[in-house]
Amino acid sequence: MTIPVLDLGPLRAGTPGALEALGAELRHAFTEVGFYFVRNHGIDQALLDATFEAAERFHAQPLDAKLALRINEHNIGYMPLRGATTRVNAVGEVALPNANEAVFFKRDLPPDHPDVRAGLRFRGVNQWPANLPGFRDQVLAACDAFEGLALSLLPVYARALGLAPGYFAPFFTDPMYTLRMSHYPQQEPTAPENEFGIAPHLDTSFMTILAQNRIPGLSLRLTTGEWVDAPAPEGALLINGGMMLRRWTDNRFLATPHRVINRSGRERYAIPFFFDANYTAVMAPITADGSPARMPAITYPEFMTGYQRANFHHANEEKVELQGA
Ligand SMILES: O=C(O)CCC(=O)C(=O)O
Ligand SMILES: [Fe+2]
Repeated sequence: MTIPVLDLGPLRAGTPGALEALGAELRHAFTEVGFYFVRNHGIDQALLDATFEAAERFHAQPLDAKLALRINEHNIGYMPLRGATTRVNAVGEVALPNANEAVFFKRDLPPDHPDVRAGLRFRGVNQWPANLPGFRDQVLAACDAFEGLALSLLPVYARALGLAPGYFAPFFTDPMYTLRMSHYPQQEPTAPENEFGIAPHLDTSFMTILAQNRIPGLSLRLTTGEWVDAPAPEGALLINGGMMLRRWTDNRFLATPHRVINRSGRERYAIPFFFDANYTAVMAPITADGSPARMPAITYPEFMTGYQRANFHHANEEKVELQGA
């Protein structure tokens, strides 16, 4: 198995035919693998390096400073090491609490934003560390860069589904996103088999863009059931789709289970960016032939709050933890 590599250079240069070619490649990626790399994506390596450095600085703080930012109902803030268990994970095994700590940021809304004032869930203000100069600016710069890349890919997603290039644009005028900075300490060689850096799961997102550092550990489960390690090629970003993409495409595009095990003997950091449509966007599954969908239309907050309940109650549904949000 090779994870497809999409070269965005021609698209960015406006080369005729580039969008069509990439659309076909993306369609293949999402019907066969569920993950793809992008290269020539336009995000500066220096910006990624500085963002990793910021993630290391964040996690190097004393625990008290991090716990002051404890994750809240908006899924913003700090989640301690082993603070989340994937109760019943995507492959039906019961795992130990995840061996990572993470901090989550969303679009940096001002306190007087109408959605913040209205107390809308997932529309809270960010929780920033008090004593890390430059940290906030670095996170905001990374969010802007990832958001720009994600938006630039929407026409490719549309063409991959046989839709007009501008199809998705109205759904993404003020998109939801979450930047996660994860720290995976070394797992002991003696740690039990069912301890993971992050247990097998599906992302909830429409699109996840993953900047990895050079420490391996991520693997994905192919449709054959086989787990394969994801390489971390220099300069490439890894992109996958989550449950929102799968649902919106009427199950035509894959949401592929993945997991992290860090037995590298080194500290591992990862910075996934979870990207979704506008808070109010109504996403009706897009069927192949335009026929009515089997699943109802849904919004981001309905999906994020509803599926956990559904998973809790219905034993036969796919069970996954809230990831990234
Ligand atoms: O650390 C990684 O490489 C992937 C992390 C991940 O799958 C997630 O945070 O959802
Ligand atoms: Fe994930």
